[in-house]
Amino acid sequence: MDAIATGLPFDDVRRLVAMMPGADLDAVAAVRERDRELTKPAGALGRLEEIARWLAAWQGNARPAVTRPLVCVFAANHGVVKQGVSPYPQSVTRQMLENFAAGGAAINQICAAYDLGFKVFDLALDLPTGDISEEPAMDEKACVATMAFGMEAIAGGTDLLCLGEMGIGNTTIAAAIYAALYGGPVAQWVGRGTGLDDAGLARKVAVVEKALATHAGHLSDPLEVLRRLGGREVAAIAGAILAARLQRIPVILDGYVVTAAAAILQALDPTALDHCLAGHCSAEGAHGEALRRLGKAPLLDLGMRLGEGTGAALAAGIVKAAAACHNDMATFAQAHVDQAEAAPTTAG
Ligand SMILES: O=C(O)c1ccc[n+]([C@@H]2O[C@H](COP(=O)([O-])O)[C@@H](O)[C@H]2O)c1
Ligand SMILES: Cc1cc2nc[nH]c2cc1C
Repeated sequence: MDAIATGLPFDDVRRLVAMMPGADLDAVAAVRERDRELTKPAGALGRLEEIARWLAAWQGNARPAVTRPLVCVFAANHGVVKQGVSPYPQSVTRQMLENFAAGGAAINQICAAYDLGFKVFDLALDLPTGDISEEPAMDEKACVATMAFGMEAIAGGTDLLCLGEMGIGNTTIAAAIYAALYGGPVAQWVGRGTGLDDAGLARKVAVVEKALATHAGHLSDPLEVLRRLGGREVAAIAGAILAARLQRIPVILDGYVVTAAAAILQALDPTALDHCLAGHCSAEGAHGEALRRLGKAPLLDLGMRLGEGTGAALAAGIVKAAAACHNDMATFAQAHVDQAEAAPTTAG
C-alpha cells in the first residue's frame, strides 16, 4: 500500500485519517421517513431503529443491507509474555489458530449460528514483538506495514465488519495503551485477562508501570503509543477500522483488546469511530470505562471475556435483525393496518 512506500509512514496514516468521510445524512433522513411507515408504534423497535439509521449513515445507503457480514480475527504474539503476565503459554496463540481452522472455537459456532463470514489473519506469530516493558513493540515502518495489512480485511468485500483478535499476553498490551492514553493509576486499567491469580495480577500491574516508565516522554502521540506499547493485532485492527471508514463499511468492535486499537484512532481524531458500534462490554474490568471514554454504549453485556470477536459476532446477529426489520417489514398501507389517530410521539 502507498503508506509503506513513503519515507514518513505515520504522516501517511494521518493523511488517511484526514480523508475519512462523514455520515450520509440524506440516507439517515430516508430511514427515518420509512420507519414512520412500518407496522409498529413509533419508536417501538428502540435501539434497532437507531442501528438501522447507523447502517444507513455509514453505508451511505437509504436502504441499508447486511448481506455479507464478516468477522476478521487478527492474531499476534507479544514479547512481554516472558514477564509472566498470562497464565497461558505463548504456544496457545498458534494452537487456537489451528482450532479456528478446524472449526472448534467459540467464534466458529457463533459465525455458523448467525451466518457470518470468517477470516483469520496470522501476523508473524513466530516473531513476537519487542517486550514493551524494555523496548518498543515495533519500529514505525513495521507498525504502518501492519496497519496496511489490516486494511486487507475488507479486500474481499463486506457490508458489516466485525473485528476480533487472538494473542496470548495482549490484555497487558491493551492495559498499557489505555493507561498511556487516559492516565490514572495503572491498576485501574489492568485486569486478570485469561485468569491471573492475585500474584500474577500484581506482577502485570508492575510490568505495565515499567512499560510506561520505559517509554515516558514519547507517549503524547497516539501512533507512538501504538508502535511502542501495542502489538501487531492491535495495529492491524486500527488499520482495518480506518480502511472500513474510507470504504463506508460499518464496524462492530469486540472486547477489551479490540477497543484499545479503536482508542488509538479516536485519540487521533475524535470522530474516527463514528462508524463503529460497541458489540459488547467485556468482563475484563476496565472495558466498561474504556467504552465510556469512547462514548460508546455496548449492545450486549453477557459477562463474556473471550475475545476472538465473539462479542462483536453476537452483536452482528442483532444488527442483521435490525436491517431485516427496516427493509422487510410491511408498511401500514401494505398491510392495511390502521395508523394512530393522534400524531404519535417518536422517540429517537
Ligand atoms: O476481548 C476481551 O475482552 C478479552 C478479555 C480477556 C482475554 N481475552 C483474550 O485472551 C487472550 C489474552 O489474555 P492474556 O491473559 O493472555 O493477556 C487473547 O487471546 C484475548 O483474545 C480477551
Ligand atoms: C484457550 C484460549 C482461547 C482463547 N480465545 C481467545 N483467547 C484465548 C485464550 C485461551 C487461553
